[in-house]
Amino acid sequence: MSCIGVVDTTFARVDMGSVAVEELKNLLPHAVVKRITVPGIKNTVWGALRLIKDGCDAVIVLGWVGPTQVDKYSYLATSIGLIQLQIATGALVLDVTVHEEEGGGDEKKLKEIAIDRARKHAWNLAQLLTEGLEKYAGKGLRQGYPHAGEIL
Ligand SMILES: Cc1nc2c(=O)[nH]c(=O)nc-2n(C[C@H](O)[C@H](O)[C@H](O)CO)c1C
Repeated sequence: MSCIGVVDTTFARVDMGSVAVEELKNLLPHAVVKRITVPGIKNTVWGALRLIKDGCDAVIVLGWVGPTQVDKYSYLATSIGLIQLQIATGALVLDVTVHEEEGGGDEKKLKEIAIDRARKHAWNLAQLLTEGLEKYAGKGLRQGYPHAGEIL
């Protein structure tokens, strides 16, 4: 039975971890889903490594990136860490982020973006681990927003 990891943060302003866990359990009812919540984005590399060492083949990391320059640098450092983690372990790490300014100041819209992104990337992860995504190639799929669609 495969193990899928979910890492999220207390820094996030929307509980994306619960959305991803629920979606993964629905899509992959036979998989074990393990979750670790860490304080902030830079701690997610440790969380993902722990889940991989604990037997997970793939991990979805749900990060919330604040609006300031130091937040963006924190994300860049994290993202490089998550790429290195994939190279070092061979496990798939899906690096999913919501940037606080995406809502344009509208918190309701920001929450909708975060929930949609977490749910659709959980679907991406489930699909990657089962049938693959080949039949969706070039379809303009978007996470957090409506799909853009293929240009015909
Ligand atoms: C500046 C900063 N920005 C973010 C952010 O945008 N998103 C986030 O999730 N966490 C942030 N943090 C917290 C760090 O990632 C980390 O939790 C602390 O530095 C403790 O190691 C920090 C310190």
